[in-house]
Amino acid sequence: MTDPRAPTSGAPAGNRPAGGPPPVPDLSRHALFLDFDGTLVDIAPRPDDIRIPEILPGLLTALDAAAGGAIALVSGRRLADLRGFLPEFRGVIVGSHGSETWPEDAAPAPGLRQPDAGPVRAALRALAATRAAYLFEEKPAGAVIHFRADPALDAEARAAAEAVVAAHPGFALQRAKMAYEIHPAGVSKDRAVARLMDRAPFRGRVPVFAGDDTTDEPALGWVRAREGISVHVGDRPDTAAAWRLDSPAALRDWLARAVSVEERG
Ligand SMILES: O=P(O)(O)OC[C@H]1O[C@H](O[C@H]2O[C@H](CO)[C@@H](O)[C@H](O)[C@H]2O)[C@H](O)[C@@H](O)[C@@H]1O
Repeated sequence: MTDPRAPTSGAPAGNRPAGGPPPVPDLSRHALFLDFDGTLVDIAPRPDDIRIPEILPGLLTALDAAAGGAIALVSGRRLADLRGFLPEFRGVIVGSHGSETWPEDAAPAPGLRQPDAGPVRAALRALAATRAAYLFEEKPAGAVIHFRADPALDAEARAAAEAVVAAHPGFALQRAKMAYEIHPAGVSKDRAVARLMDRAPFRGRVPVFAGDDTTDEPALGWVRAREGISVHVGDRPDTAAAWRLDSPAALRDWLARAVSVEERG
């Protein structure tokens, strides 16, 4: 029988995800970095509409225990929201694409500037007020304009967000699923993962990153370059990930297999 924890160095060549499932992580030697929306939970019409699958809190707790705490949620969401969705989770949480971390000292980013986001928020809030289909989301260090209710607003939202960033040095534009987000320049998930990998309990482990969105691509590329397990959740053809799973449900099943392999020893 094939070892379900096959070595990760056999990542498929090229820049396309493989058709097959990724190797199951060995929780005694891998470190897990997991995106949230579209990866652990299904995408919903609005940010507040998501549903936490019943299995998820217990699964994350089991992964945390088996991986010796080497597990982090790495999300664009506000830290406070993530803690509210998953109050039992005891691993590290990176929120707002790396602007916020819990515990606070888990991945310090010395020198990272967080300029006053007030004017940026005001500009995106004003844009949101122009159409009922827009949804404004405030972040501690920035803001998001959502247009999922009317995808035809993509070009308009993008042009407006680009103009806001051009007028406010120190900020960067991030495309997300049916949304544009403005956050401090220098913030990204790959940097957050790299900082965590320098510290216990992550240091010395092989990184695993799973994500679905453009915001996850730099971290997927970072992990792939280090011969970790990089998993795209969904059907993007242009991902940097080496492996692919179809859906958050498939990702949760894959993670559950890692726990059961660990339990069987
Ligand atoms: O990094 P993630 O955990 O994937 O978070 C990315 C953004 O997720 C949220 O927006 C996305 O999910 C919503 C709920 O499914 C959906 O309605 C929206 O269209 C998506 O863009 C969240 O609201 C953002 O703040 C996150 O940055």
